[in-house]
Amino acid sequence: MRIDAAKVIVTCPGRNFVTVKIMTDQGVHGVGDATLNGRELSVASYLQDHLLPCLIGRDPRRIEDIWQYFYRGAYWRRGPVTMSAIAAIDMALWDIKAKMANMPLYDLLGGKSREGVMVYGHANGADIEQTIDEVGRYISLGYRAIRAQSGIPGLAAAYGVGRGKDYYEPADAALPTETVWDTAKYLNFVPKLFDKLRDRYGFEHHLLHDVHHRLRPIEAGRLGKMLEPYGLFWLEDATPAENQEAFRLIRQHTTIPLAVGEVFNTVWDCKDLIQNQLIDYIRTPVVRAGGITHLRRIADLAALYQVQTGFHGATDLSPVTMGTALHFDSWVPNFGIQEYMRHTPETDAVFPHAYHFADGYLHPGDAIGHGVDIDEAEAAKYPYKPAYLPVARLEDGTMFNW
Ligand SMILES: O=C(O)C(=O)C[C@H](O)[C@H](O)CO
Ligand SMILES: [Mg+2]
Repeated sequence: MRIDAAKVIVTCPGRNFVTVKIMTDQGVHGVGDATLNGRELSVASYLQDHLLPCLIGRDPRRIEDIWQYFYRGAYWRRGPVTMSAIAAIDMALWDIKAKMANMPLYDLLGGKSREGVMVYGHANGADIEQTIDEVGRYISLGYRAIRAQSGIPGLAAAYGVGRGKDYYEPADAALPTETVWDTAKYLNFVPKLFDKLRDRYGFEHHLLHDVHHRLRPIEAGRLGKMLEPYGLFWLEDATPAENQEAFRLIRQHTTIPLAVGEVFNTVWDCKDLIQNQLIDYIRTPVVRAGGITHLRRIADLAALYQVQTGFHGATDLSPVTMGTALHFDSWVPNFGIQEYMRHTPETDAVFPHAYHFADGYLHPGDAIGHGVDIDEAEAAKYPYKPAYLPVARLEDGTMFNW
């Protein structure tokens, strides 16, 4: 069996997606996601110019060898561009292998460990009242877990608060939008939000919150302590994680569960966090961490330390990543939760998929492979459009973390 063609498809049905399609001499094809929000064309080029020419003629069944060939063979290791590109090829190869085995991917991975994948949705509003209403709307839609983000008094824009209700998309401008951040305003405000949410809805539903890398470790410790009475499922990206030791300081001050890792690329980014039990959930998604082949290693390491998975699933993770993640989530023993932001109908039409939402859970469906394809004619209707994530500055103009 050999790979006889492979291509990169860039499409923008409302937002940009980079997809790899690998064709084999047996007529079976596989699809992988390589989208890196705001830096899409760099991964498209890495694939098109450097990886795909080396892929043609190889045996698609040798997934491990192909992974090692691209990881070790580049000499230059890790990083979001490299690992997203490798991930796309890896996802497509697992898709092919599962199709050849005539199995849904979860069966090939070891079979289902659960009946459904609990997901959390995003409720957000311009102020506390709107956010409370939105959480209520998600509850009425059947969600068991909801992330709550709100506009902050005194700040013009806050992370996680979009314009539309269902399709939040931060990469919204051809050049980065500038936003302003103030930590004191945020810290004074967030506990009030969760106090009111618990007051209104009680403790039956899981509530989550994303700090989006905005606090220093001691500030994160303080926020965690202030939020403890509200029993959050997790506090996400409480501080930037380049220095894994930073989480030790947070842990010393609070028992709030900590989630991190949506920007990680390999097991090396979370090795110390996991081995020192400084986190509770690892969020690195299949597209960032070199595909299933490498994500399995991260999940297995995490399992040894009772760290659970909670993969990133914002709209910049394409339906191909979502479908693949759901098969992984269905199998992985140390599953925690899966983030789920719905894609637009245009995106769903470009990526026909077998997964569906019911009663607070996503289900991968029983299609063979990972169950997601790309409709190339639909994709061709939507050419690439430059779009960047915003940047953040402090009130005095200093560059900060968005
Ligand atoms: O979904 C989340 O938790 C995010 O933090 C979303 C990110 O801002 C987004 O995916 C960046 O592209
Ligand atoms: Mg996040």
